[in-house]
Amino acid sequence: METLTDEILTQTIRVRPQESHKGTYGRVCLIGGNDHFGGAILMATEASVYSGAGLNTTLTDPSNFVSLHSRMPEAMVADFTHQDELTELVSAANTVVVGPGLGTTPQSLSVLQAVFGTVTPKQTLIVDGSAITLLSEKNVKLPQAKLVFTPHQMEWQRLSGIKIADQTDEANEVVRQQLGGIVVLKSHQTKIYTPAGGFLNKAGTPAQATGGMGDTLAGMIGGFTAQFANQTNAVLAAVYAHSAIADELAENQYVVLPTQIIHQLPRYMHEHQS
Ligand SMILES: NC(=O)C1=CN([C@@H]2O[C@H](COP(=O)(O)OP(=O)(O)OC[C@H]3O[C@@H](n4cnc5c(N)ncnc54)[C@H](OP(=O)(O)O)[C@@H]3O)[C@@H](O)[C@H]2O)[C@@H](O)CC1
Ligand SMILES: Nc1ncnc2c1ncn2[C@@H]1O[C@H](COP(=O)(O)OP(=O)(O)O)[C@@H](O)[C@H]1O
Ligand SMILES: [Mg+2]
Repeated sequence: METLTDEILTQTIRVRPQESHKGTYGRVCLIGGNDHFGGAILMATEASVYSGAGLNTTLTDPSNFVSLHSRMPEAMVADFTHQDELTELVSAANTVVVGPGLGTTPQSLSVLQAVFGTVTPKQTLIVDGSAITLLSEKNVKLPQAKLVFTPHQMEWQRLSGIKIADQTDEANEVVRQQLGGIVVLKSHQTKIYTPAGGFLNKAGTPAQATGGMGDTLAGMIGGFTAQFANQTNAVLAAVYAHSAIADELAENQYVVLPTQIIHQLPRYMHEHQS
């Protein structure tokens, strides 16, 4: 298993060409945030916007519209229960992020089914949080897409059937192959299983152990995969940057908040472009 270093950043984060516009930098559609977990989709959206994705649209519960708009006027919003709008907005995206704060109610399930029923093989689909739990527990068919799963260890236990204590690289890789795509198995040392092999992220700090940290990572992976052509490198660079920024902040802080990492992204990406 290869250990990630900051080389993955310069291999991935490109100096922006002069001749470009917002469409050059990808369209991300994020789906999640029920009436209880609005913060999760707010953080995911903010992370995608601050990663530099050209256009960001969030499909969520209407109770989150005002808070989302007031924090991030850059993002567009729509009601995730409006099937026609969902189909149109998901179809228009390069990258789709589903799950942060989606919940596991019957409504959450029907939103997930609508998203899975719309995504096409050309799109990158990041499956996070509640979407992983729903996928594990309900009869939902995964779509053909460039799949990226971002479970923490318990979500991976639910999805893979492998108990946390038994989550070895060999066992995890077998299930990754069955699922297809990339698995970002989050823990204090996140491992990324890809068709090109496994990667270990030694960056990161217990100062990150706070709610919303994974929602933020899902949004960053959305923003990176929408902009940077090599999808595996985009995922690896997002995982590394998320932890490395936290390490920087933790030099002077007891706890690092997800939104603090987000706000460092434009500066950090500027320093690591090539
Ligand atoms: N502000 C918001 O709106 C927020 C909304 N959120 C949204 O909530 C939804 C549910 O997501 P969730 O992760 O909170 O709950 P769940 O899937 O039940 O997992 C927790 C269980 O797993 C266990 N566990 C074992 N190993 C673990 C590990 N390495 N990392 C983490 N957990 C580990 C853990 O063990 P314990 O803590 O009991 O020791 C516990 O039993 C999801 O949509 C998410 O996006 C959150 O992001 C918070 C902020
Ligand atoms: N002790 C730790 N050291 C390093 N990273 C951590 C630690 N605890 C949590 N993290 C990171 O924080 C994130 C937590 O993700 P997740 O559990 O999905 O959070 P949430 O769903 O609350 O947003 C992951 O990226 C994980 O690697
Ligand atoms: Mg999570």
